[in-house]
Amino acid sequence: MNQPDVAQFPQGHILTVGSHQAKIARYLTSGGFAQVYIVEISPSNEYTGSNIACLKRVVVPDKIGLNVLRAEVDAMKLLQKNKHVVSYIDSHASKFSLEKGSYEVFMLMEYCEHGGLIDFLNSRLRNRLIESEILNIMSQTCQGIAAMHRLHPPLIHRDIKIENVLISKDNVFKVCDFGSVCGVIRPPKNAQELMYVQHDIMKNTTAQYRAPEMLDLTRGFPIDEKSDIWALGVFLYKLCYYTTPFEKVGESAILAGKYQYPAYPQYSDRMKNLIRVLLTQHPFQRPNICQVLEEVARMQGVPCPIKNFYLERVKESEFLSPQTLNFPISTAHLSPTKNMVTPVKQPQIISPLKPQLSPIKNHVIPLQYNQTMNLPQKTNMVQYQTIPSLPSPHVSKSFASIEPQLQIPVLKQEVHRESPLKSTVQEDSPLKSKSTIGQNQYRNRNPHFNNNIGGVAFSPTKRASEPQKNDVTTKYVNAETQTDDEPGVVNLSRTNSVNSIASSISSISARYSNLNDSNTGGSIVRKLSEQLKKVMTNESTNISPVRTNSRNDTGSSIKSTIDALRNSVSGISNNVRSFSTETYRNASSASASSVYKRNISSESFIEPENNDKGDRRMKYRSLPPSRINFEDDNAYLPHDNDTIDKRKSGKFLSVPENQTPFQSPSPMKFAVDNDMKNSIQKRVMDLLKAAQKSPVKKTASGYGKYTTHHSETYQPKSNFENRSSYHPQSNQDADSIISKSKPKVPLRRQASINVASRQPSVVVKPLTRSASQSARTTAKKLSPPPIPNKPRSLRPQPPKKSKRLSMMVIPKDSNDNILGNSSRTLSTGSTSMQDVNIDKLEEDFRRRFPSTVQ
Ligand SMILES: Nc1ncnc2c1ncn2[C@@H]1O[C@H](COP(=O)(O)OP(=O)(O)OP(=O)(O)O)[C@@H](O)[C@H]1O
Repeated sequence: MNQPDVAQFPQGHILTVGSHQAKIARYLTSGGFAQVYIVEISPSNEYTGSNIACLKRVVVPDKIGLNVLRAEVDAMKLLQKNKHVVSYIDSHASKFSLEKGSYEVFMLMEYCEHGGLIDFLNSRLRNRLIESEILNIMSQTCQGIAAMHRLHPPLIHRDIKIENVLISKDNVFKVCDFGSVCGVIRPPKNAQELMYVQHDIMKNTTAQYRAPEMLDLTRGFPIDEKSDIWALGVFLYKLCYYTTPFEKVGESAILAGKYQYPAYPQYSDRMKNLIRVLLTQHPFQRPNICQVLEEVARMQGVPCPIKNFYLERVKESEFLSPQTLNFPISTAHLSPTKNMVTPVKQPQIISPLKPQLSPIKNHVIPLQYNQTMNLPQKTNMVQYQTIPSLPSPHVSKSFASIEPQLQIPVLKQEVHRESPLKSTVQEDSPLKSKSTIGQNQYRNRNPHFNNNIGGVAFSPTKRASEPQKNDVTTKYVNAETQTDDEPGVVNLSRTNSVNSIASSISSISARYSNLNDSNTGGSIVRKLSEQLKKVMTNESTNISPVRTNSRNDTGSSIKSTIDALRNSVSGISNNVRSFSTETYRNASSASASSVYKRNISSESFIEPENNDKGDRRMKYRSLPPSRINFEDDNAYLPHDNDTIDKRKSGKFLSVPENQTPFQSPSPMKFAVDNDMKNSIQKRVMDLLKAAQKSPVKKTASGYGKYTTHHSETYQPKSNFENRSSYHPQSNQDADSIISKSKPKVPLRRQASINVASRQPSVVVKPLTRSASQSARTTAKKLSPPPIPNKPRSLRPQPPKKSKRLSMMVIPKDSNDNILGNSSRTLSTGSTSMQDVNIDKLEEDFRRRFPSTVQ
């Protein structure tokens, strides 16, 4: 045993484990960390009714180790009632008398009389499993995993392998060993997080079963349910071929998705295809556990043993909260089952605490935005929730008495590991017991959450030996229940981080505020999160690599927040990472619905059937945060019920006539409005406003004359009231002033005429080449007949070369006035509003309107 050398209990020894008396019947075996005994218990196991149980005895050197085991116990408790999980009976921990500072932990669980799956496989070396046997094992194992994934938040097993499935007396296959369980781990955001997560993965997972996103953390994918799905692919492969697909080449083969099917034994294409789909490189393209079970059931020709809980959640969410379904959706895969989310309640904003100063409670796992890691962003990013670390109300009763506070987990693997099963494997056996598979089992837990759902359906259309990299192009959708998830395209950038954090905080609280610890994974994950948070924030050494917002840090927080908002408004970003519509949408609302939207939409941005993901991402990446291309078919879906119905029926909806697709969040408006106060822009706007108040009578003769038509409707109470020098060219003057401030792309004439002619009001947005193009087109469509050019003498002077404010005016169908429209944003692609040469503009303005400028 990889522990302090502890003598075995003699037969007949009686001990108390929680509320049970356990009498040692016999010593069974030793795992990497535990002595395992068969015991008689009293009272009997309330689930199985049996008085025979398995006792696991582990000695841990310190409280850290104790906490690790506590998490394992808590995970087992949560899964206690599932038939395909080894059921937990009781536990107990006490100080270990033989070694100071160490603890002795006892775990009572259901005894699996028929031993391990690996033993079963080894008993069938010559007579390999047939397909129906494999499907049966696969189905039962998946049911055990489904019990974890269905928790809310889900638990990730992280160490699914042949060795961790046991067989009960009545031949039920059961998942065991919850020592590696964690919540969803979001992609690391800086080097320190990366190192930590990497280390944690090495400790808690088995090399041959590691998913690509575990090996290459810079891919930007979370470690979540889909990582378990990958492991199930390896598991299934091994059930078939008694070896793992990447056994020979190792990591590089995993990362390249390269493997082959042995010629013997022969399995159906459908079986191979199932393996192939599970081993899809892109985690979002992998099926979820419900889909795997559905496919296995179909292959077995039996009804699916579980309900598709992902699907149920979607239905529930749609029923409860149709208004929140404002998410982008791909036209190609419209189906009510497509995007699945967990229903959430209205979020409560959790105040993040400063790690060094605050005890660990009510705060989030570090979400660092001011210290961006220089990691290559190879893939699109998803926005992940951070981790709520709340006090756990469900500490194991026996454990609770010892040490309620979780600590940094100990690395159990520091000791050599010996497989008790090694001897059971025949020499020529291709099977290896756990110690020979290269696993690196430490004990640690990572608490992150995510709600990745959906996946793929199955079709034996592609040989699994083909490289898997392009699997994104082959996606199989089951008409009945298959979901079809896609990676989100939310990239976090520095400038967006404030919003991201806000929405993350909201999403955490939203997601977990309604959790009942007794029936969710919340308790265990919270504990795990505390551990991870402690490690990641380096609390023990008071060198926090992570900056979290804190009440104690309001000054700088507010400043940086405002800076970030400003930057967002102006489109400035030092970070090349993209910012998608989705992030923006979320950032704008910071509400439960935003969380909901994000959860759904993050699944729907990328179309699995085609390869244009990169292009689409690039498109989003090229957009500054304050401007989103709503012409994109997928970028907008209205809220109303009608919309939902249409979505269900497969129709894509464009932006409805009276709805602004998306507007800048109010904080941005606030920042801009403040900046605008007393600025020359404000005055220019006033000019325009006044001009607009004077309805222009457009006659055929009036067009293009720029002569006297304003005078007919001149309003003395306008800003121009006392202006003796006022003349009907005011609009032009205003144009010219504006155009001086945006010399590179002057305000489109058509647009300005629309303003003057009271076309539907407009919003002002930063202009880029493509945007200007589209604005031009739109303006052309909406504008009255073309206007002849102004006489040269009346045209504004060509602007001097300098980078100044550039604007475009696009029609907006609400009744907002261009001047009164509070949602208007003025920004540039390269500089903020403060950069406009106000003095120069003012001087120019004075020169033109001496009577109006004091
Ligand atoms: N409930 C059980 N019923 C029957 N046998 C069991 C049971 N639990 C464990 N065993 C046996 O004991 C062995 C070691 O158990 P387990 O894997 O839980 O210990 P461990 O030290 O945590 O191992 P690991 O190295 O996988 O972490 C298992 O491989 C299995 O053969």
